[in-house]
Amino acid sequence: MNASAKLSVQGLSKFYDGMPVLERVNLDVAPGTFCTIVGASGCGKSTFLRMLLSQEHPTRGQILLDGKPLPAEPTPDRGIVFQKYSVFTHLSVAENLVLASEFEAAPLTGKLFGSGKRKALDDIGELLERIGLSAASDRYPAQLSGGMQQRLAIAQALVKKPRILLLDEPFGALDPGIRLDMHELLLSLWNDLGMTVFMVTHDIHEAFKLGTRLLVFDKIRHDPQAPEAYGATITYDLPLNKPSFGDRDPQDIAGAIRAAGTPGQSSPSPINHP
Ligand SMILES: Nc1ncnc2c1ncn2[C@@H]1O[C@H](COP(=O)(O)OP(=O)(O)OP(=O)(O)O)[C@@H](O)[C@H]1O
Repeated sequence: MNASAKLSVQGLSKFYDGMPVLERVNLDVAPGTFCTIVGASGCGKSTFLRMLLSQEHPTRGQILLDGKPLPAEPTPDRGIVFQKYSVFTHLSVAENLVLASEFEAAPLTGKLFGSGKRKALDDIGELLERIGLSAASDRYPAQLSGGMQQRLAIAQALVKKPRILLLDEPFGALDPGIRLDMHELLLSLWNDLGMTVFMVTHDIHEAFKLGTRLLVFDKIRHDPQAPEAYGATITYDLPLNKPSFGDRDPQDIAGAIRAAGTPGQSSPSPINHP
């Protein structure tokens, strides 16, 4: 099992062109937590994930990984999966998965040969088996179904055994039946590998089903005359494995979140803001 990571977000704000997208985000996440993230379109959920990956950087505040500032660049201990299949179309399934090892071993050419290549292919055998793509290892992405392509994308994110897995609406483009299979796969990978997961979704049922902690992003302050004046923050932070939530219908809780309008006024337990 990988050692998963403790993450601490402190006073984080992100501005684009002087306009706030996220404001004063504070969060402590214990190792191995599965955080699901929901919120209105455009409220900064993907931006938040990109900052956890170090693809973007906070305008203010900081992110600590195991007590140390997050590295300034993406590192192999953080893997990401996007909604659109982010696999290389000119490479086979197996080649997509050995690519990371190739660039690590041969940064200039990105190619391994002979015994080095054979070892890299051996190394990905178990992962291919795990995601159910062993029989398709020589196929190219265009020859795979959408679900298979997304399984490949997940495997690609896992190949370097990350301690943090970032998922940006990973199942948004898949049919409902395929989504259920993907839920099972993701939960079993999370159980086995013990990663800390952050997953953005627009599907509240998915958020409740998969997460051990639900984070709702929204704006606390609204100015109808200047809708861009304020950024979003975490307005609800719900533990999902508490018995008090376990017997409640996700739809009820989702309704309560929507009905709250101004977060902090009604159940379920809003977080306290300074
Ligand atoms: N690189 C960028 N430059 C300027 N503005 C950006 C950039 N990236 C994102 N934004 C803006 O930041 C805001 C938040 O975008 P983001 O994609 O994080 O939202 P989101 O909550 O993930 O949205 P959705 O649910 O629709 O995917 C949007 O207004 C977007 O236009």
